Amino acid sequence: QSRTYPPQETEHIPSSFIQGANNGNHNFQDINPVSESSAGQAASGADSGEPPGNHVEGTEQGQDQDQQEEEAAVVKQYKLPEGFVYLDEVLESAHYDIRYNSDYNFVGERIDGYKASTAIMTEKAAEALQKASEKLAPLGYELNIYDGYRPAKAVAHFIRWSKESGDDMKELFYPDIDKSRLFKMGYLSSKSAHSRGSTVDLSIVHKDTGEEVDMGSSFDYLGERSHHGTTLINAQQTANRNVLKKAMEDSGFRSYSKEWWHYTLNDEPFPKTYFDFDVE
Ligand SMILES: C[C@@H](N)C(=O)N[C@H](C)C(=O)O
Ligand SMILES: [Zn+2]
Repeated sequence: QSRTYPPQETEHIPSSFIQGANNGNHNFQDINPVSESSAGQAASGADSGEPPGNHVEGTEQGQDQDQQEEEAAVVKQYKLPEGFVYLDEVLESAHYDIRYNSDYNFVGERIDGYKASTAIMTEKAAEALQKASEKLAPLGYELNIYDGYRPAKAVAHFIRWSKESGDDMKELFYPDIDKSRLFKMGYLSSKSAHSRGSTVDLSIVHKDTGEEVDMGSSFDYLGERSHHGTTLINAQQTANRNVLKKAMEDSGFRSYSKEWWHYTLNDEPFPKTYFDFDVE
């Protein structure tokens, strides 16, 4: 829990939240106490019966993840940097499948900096997501959030992993690409927009059943099938991606050509700041 970071890139952000600060250790809880009542409220909100993940139903990995998520109820006791919120405090109705807080992701282990299955974003991005959600509801869809704010230390974990040997998750997540090339090819970013707090990885699920909408490739499938405009998927799958894309673009986000699930708020509040506080 100690935070050792960084140079002040913006005036009003406590340096302990930003990547690379060197002005001493801080205990997050000590410097940012939250009243017991708000912590309690947040905790009950987080534990409000979201399905424990609809990704790989019926598979061993899916069951393991579901189990982990059930065991780790989110207790939101940390005060976030100004301008950040827990997404479920703004986004009224959504599903959460926070893969980087589990071992069901392309690395195959929990990612550094993730300590809870919750999503944090800037308030501005969260409000824009709520707008997207309102556009999708009448069409029968709800948002499914895979990742929001991503600490810089998580990105460092991805970088480390890409240089190591071992390919446990290759078949599922990057079957056609050597992992050492994922950064060069644009599937991973060494300075990720996610660390600025206004980028989200998400999909949509059918509101009535909670089932995932078929997007033609799964979240974090790193390859051509996940590109917008690919001819490797069928017309229905393209149409499904476009439902999400239109709702997101109409709500102020821009898409990313290589990953159908990745959206960044156009008018982001911290366009040059890469944060490094934990997701907890
Ligand atoms: C890894 C994937 N979920 C992602 O977010 N990729 C972009 C390019 C990033 O690393 O920022
Ligand atoms: Zn992303």
